[in-house]
Amino acid sequence: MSDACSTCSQKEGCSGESCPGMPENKHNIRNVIAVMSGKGGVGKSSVTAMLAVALRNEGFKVGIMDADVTGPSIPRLFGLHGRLKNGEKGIQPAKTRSGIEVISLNLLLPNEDEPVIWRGPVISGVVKQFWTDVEWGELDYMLVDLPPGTGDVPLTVMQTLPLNGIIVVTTPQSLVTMIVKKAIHMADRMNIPVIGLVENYTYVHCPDCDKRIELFGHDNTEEATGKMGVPLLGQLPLDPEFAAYSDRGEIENYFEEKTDVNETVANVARLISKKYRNEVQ
Ligand SMILES: Nc1ncnc2c1ncn2[C@@H]1O[C@H](COP(=O)(O)OP(=O)(O)OP(=O)(O)O)[C@@H](O)[C@H]1O
Repeated sequence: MSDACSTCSQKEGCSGESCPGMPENKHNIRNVIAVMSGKGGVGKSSVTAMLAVALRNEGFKVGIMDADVTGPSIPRLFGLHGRLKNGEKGIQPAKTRSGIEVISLNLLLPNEDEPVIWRGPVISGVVKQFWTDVEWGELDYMLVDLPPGTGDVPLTVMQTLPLNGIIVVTTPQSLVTMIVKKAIHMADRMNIPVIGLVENYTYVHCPDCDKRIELFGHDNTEEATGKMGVPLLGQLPLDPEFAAYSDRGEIENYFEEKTDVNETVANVARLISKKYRNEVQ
């Protein structure tokens, strides 16, 4: 029995391969990838949303499950508002301008400014329902935006969703700390492959001389990721333009520009699609 089973209420009779605690995969979703971070504010939701746009731009059918239930920011990035409707088989996800399917608690609440003051088990129940009670369309990729850290919801997602892999988002100064290692160890313990690491806020371009300024000192990321045995998928600069587009809910339009951020994210998307190409139809 793996660590993934240790807190499962239905572990009796589990063969490890067909777990009775795992909701039935009634959806036609080929790859489920969770995006996690050791701590908050590193740009995890932004990376999730940008990866979704980049995969969509590659021609894939993409969905995002916003599992960051108490701090949902995915709808804001895409300018999505209003309440979701019920279809014949469940809740119908919202669709972004380019056709990315999105489910988020913010699209189910009567007032999106209302805080969600729920205990862990209730929140975990909501995340399970985001899988079981949503009428997801046929998807090549579902990206799951996890809340920061290694708490209840990441555990629920790792135990109940058929995850193919995990991407860890970090900043340079937190890379060498134990916080990132905790996230990677959690995925390992749950037997879920870590696809790689995306580093955010690695540098800024000086607007006057265009020099690359490393915000957090010398870049030793490659060395640190090498020691951890996790591939470094990409390093993103801090781009004030990105923040402006995302504040306006126009993250898809940001990809019409040519920037270091979106070119790096597009490259990460290509690495992912190459990794899973045998499973993509
Ligand atoms: N590379 C970047 N350049 C400029 N701004 C960025 C970049 N990445 C993220 N941001 C901005 O930083 C803020 C935090 O990003 P985001 O919400 O994605 O972080 P998070 O890790 O998901 O946070 P939380 O832990 O609260 O869920 C947002 O306002 C976002 O627009």
